[in-house]
Amino acid sequence: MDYPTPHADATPMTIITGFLGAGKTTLLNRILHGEHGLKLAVLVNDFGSVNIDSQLVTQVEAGDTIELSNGCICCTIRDDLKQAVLGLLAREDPPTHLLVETSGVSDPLEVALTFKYTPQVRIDSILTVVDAENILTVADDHRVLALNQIGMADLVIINKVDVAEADQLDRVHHYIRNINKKARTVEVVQADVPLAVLFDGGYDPSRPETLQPSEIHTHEAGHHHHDHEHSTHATIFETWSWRSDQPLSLKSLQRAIESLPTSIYRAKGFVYLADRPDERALLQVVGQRSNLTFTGETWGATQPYTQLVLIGKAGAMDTQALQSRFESTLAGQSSGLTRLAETAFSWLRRG
Ligand SMILES: Nc1nc2c(ncn2[C@@H]2O[C@H](COP(=O)(O)OP(=O)(O)OP(=O)(O)O)[C@@H](O)[C@H]2O)c(=O)[nH]1
Repeated sequence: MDYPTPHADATPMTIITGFLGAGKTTLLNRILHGEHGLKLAVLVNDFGSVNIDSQLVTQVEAGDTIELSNGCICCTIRDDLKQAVLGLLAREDPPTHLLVETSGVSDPLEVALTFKYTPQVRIDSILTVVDAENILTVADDHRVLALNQIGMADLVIINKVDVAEADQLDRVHHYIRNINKKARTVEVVQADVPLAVLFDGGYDPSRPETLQPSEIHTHEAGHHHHDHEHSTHATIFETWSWRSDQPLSLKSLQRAIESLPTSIYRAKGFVYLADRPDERALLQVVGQRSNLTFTGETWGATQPYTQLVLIGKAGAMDTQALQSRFESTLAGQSSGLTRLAETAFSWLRRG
């Protein structure tokens, strides 16, 4: 099939992909802080109804970060992505480079193919962030997704090498090589990749023709959207979110997170803690690791709140049990808590 050739002045797009919690937002923020000399616009997709990632992305300029929520840009809200990009390019002062952070369950091939008939856009490269500590488990559980994310990469960023043993790293390299022999690889901590390595293109527009589209379903717990285009699916994810305006107790929250079932792959969000009520805390749960950090940001005029998003295996999310679990973390009236001195807490899940 013939496709329109991108215009000579087509705007380059970098697609950042990788499984849940691999370090995509960390990479995005690194790029945004770097000396890139580009007028960037950023499109951030979280497939739950609450977009935590877009709140964690450093604003480039007001209006230059667009959130795409409540679906996955590789399937259910594919058209939203295209419309958002066309809207950005139609601006009087359009961006010179587009950065797309896909959700952790997206298939990057589908995202790239969305722009096949959009000659104003040229895919510059697909960057796949791999969590060196967890990728082999992900690959066992979500084989097709891992294959598609790594198989489409121009550059595989092997992140979190600080928490991976040397033999684990060898196995990760071997795994990646078996899927994608052409991609460059780089080992990093905190997604610290030199910008020159990130922005030198590499995407081969004819490559998608040789690959099979993935068959991935995603849906929000309670709203089963089975409207994916290619429906012999391999993997199903669900999301669930919880919000409260009441302060939580750190100890109870820690207990609730430590014992989360292993079918919950990812949790993240903002936390209002009774132990330090004036500052916003950020909770990140990836694999077995959980971190809660105070970034020094006060609530200001905002009514403090906790907003958590969980992503897990479809059908294995007992939303009522989760609701009770998180309600049990509310600090209550007479918790007698003292103000915390530390600003960062880490713990391991037991599952
Ligand atoms: N130990 C360690 N942790 C890291 C590294 N890079 C990122 N993290 C942590 O991993 C967690 C997830 O990072 P994110 O950048 O939010 O990952 P993501 O891929 O955007 O996550 P999703 O959008 O949910 O798919 C955060 O707690 C990060 O601080 C690293 O190199 N080493």
